[in-house]
Amino acid sequence: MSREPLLLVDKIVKTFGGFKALDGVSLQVAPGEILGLVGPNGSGKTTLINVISGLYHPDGGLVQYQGRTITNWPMHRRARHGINRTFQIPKPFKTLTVAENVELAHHFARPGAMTPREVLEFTGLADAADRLAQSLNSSQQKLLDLARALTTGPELVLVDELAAGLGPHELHQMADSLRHLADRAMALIVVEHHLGFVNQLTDRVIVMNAGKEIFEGSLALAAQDPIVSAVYLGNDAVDVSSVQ
Ligand SMILES: Nc1ncnc2c1ncn2[C@@H]1O[C@H](COP(=O)(O)OP(=O)(O)OP(=O)(O)O)[C@@H](O)[C@H]1O
Repeated sequence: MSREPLLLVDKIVKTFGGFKALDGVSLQVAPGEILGLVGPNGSGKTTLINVISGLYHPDGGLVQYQGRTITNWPMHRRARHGINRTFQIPKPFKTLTVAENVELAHHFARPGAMTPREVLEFTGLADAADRLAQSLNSSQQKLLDLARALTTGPELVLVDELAAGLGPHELHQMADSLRHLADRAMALIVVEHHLGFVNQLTDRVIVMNAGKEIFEGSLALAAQDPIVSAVYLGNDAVDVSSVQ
């Protein structure tokens, strides 16, 4: 990587009891770069996001951000320094409106952050601003989660499975929007099962399996890789040629 990394993850190990969910994972992300993190169920993608965001502390390895070691920093300190995330299962304040949820998150905004109004427009939730969060469907709740993350003004956003439930047109729009964020120097790590969506976003993916990185490169090359194919055997998810 020619650019100075924004994030460096080195040989991360995370165990639950005797089980190694992450077994020596390393990666780097540059400012404004989109990295796709893919792999079968249980391969460790969300656990890695949890380690990078500070929800989990690893049992081994190092996390560096902007050149500083943050391995054991709590989540809120990372957020103050520009790392934010979405969750696979969002937990908005259900009895507040969409706008109120975003405004609350905006209290923690860094200088230059997008305003609540801007992120609501950006995520397509402006028309739902006055609805209670509990009335949103699951993909709208994911968009609200993204809006809340974006309004804090992050430099690195960890996006955990945003595509589920979005239609083809919405997916296309979302991919466009996320690429715009990257154009504005925001880096993204996108955990995703929807490989067509990943393919629209970036040509750099890491494929994980059983807590390890098994491939790094483009999805097109991943689809030709015998180890990746074996992992996805019987699953047409690696057929990126058919996705738009
Ligand atoms: N808090 C936890 N306690 C015990 N085991 C856990 C915990 N979190 C994750 N694991 C286990 O670690 C492994 C990796 O899980 P993880 O959720 O990171 O996988 P994933 O690749 O994100 O899967 P998916 O695509 O299904 O979300 C799984 O076997 C999971 O059961």
